[in-house]
Amino acid sequence: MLVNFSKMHGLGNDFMVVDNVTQNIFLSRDQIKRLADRNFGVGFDQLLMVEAPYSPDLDFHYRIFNADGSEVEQCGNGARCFARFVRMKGLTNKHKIAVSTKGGNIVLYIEKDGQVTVNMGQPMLEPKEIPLKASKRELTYILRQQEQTLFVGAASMGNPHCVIEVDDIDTAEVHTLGPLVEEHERFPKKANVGFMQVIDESHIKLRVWERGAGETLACGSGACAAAVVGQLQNKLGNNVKVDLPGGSLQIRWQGEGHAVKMTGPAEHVFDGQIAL
Ligand SMILES: N[C@H](CCC[C@H](N)C(=O)O)C(=O)O
Repeated sequence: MLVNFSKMHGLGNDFMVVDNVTQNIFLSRDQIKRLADRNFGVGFDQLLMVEAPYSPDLDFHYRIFNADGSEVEQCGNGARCFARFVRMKGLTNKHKIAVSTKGGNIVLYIEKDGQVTVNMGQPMLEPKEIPLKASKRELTYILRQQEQTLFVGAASMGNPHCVIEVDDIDTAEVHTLGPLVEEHERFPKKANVGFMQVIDESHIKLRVWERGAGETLACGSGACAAAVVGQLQNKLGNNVKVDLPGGSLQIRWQGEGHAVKMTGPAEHVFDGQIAL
């Protein structure tokens, strides 16, 4: 089976993007893991599959697979690359693109400057929606982690996020605490773990240990979740610059009942073909 793909990234969070509208590709979990391998495969954080829409009011369906082969509900950086990809490949000539994902519907806007704005939908904050084992919704949840007690925020952007505020992200325990919280029993579907340093009410620094991929250079849904948690905790306003190791995103949220908007770049690196 020959697979035509594009290699793309959003602030260094990198993707193999496959047009499954004009191709008919099925990849097993093991094949995805092998393709994700940076030595033996293409190498990526996530595989993005572009599919035909499930209903006439949508333009496409968008499937996301982590490097470990798990299929997930949402990918923010991937959504921006998705928009650039479908235009680049001539699958649409629209500038406003409606897309369904496993985690809900999103709308992609290609801006005049080439950046992409994504309406990520409303954050989900009830424990059962995240999902998070808790008796009721809290601004801060207490997680027992071996000998540590963690005070964390939690939200879903379709995919689950745990947000931990730190004084300095450069010294944050991303690679020790990240995998432990990712697998914490309070998160039945695991979690993406964001380490957030608040600079001021319109500026944070963020590192994310991603579910199924490890630390990435950027996490779009993680930036959205951090901005939401920080605003709910009265530490952030409704328009936040999020500095990630790979670059910056602008996140806007008018509060509960409103969708989260994310704006940032999407880059095409190369096209390829691989025989499986
Ligand atoms: N690791 C995430 C999926 C990719 C999210 C991230 N790359 C983004 O830009 O939102 C999860 O398991 O929910």
